[in-house]
Amino acid sequence: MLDVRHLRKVYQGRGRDVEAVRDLTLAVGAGELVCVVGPSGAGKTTLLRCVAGLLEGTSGEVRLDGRPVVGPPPGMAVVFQEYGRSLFPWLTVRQNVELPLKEKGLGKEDRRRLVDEALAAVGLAGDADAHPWQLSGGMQQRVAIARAVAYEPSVMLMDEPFAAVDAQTRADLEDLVRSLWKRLGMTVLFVTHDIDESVYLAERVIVLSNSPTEVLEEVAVDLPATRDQLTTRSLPRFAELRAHVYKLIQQAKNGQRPVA
Ligand SMILES: Nc1ncnc2c1ncn2[C@@H]1O[C@H](COP(=O)(O)OP(=O)(O)OP(=O)(O)O)[C@@H](O)[C@H]1O
Repeated sequence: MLDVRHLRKVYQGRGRDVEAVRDLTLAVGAGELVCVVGPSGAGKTTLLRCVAGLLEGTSGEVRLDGRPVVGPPPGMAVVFQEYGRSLFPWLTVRQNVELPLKEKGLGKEDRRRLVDEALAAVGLAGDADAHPWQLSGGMQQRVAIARAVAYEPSVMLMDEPFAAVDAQTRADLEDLVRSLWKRLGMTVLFVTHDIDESVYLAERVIVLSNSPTEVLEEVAVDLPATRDQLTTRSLPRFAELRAHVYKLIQQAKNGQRPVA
């Protein structure tokens, strides 16, 4: 579904070039939920922006469904951390969620149905007529997720989407993402700096080296498909996987590179 091959990204600044991503190759299968973790500044956001077609790689390629990504591809939705800035304050919740559907050219009936379904799925059915600034941070982030889901994307990219919400809301939103992923069969690429979150959410965790970035290791998460915050996080296997990813991140921070 999603293929990143030998992606390299060098930011060119005045008198200073930053090689953010050196040689990144990874693949995400259709309907897979994959988390990307790595040390701060490892190039996670850069990777996601290249995949989203918002940033051009210096070399290498990104393919979606076999086609090179050269701009924001149709069928892809992105949820960023800065939800406050991604919602239009002068539009209601319903209008915010509906906007991409209008751009998609959907008729009024379909738009209403999709918006209602998405808002119900994120538990905001009663808040359709509120404005984003009347909602809490966690609720605003759910609006951003509803907007992405209503679009019925085949691929959803999420860049540290829960970094700014409290722990309880974060747990609820993690469960929401897994249930929507299962129900809609989307392919999800989820960037996080939270090791526990990556193990709890993913079927596979991709650990990046520090910058200039390469894939340090891919960890298969062999936890039961049905997960819940209490049971799953208390499993001995969860603790093992968490410890393993933690160790990898420590190695990455210490400059360890993948074995050639
Ligand atoms: N527009 C830019 N111009 C120059 N350098 C940049 C730019 N954006 C990012 N970088 C550099 O590229 C590297 C990777 O940044 P990026 O934001 O992709 O990392 P990240 O893994 O998402 O970081 P974090 O976990 O802290 O959010 C960093 O060294 C950063 O300073």
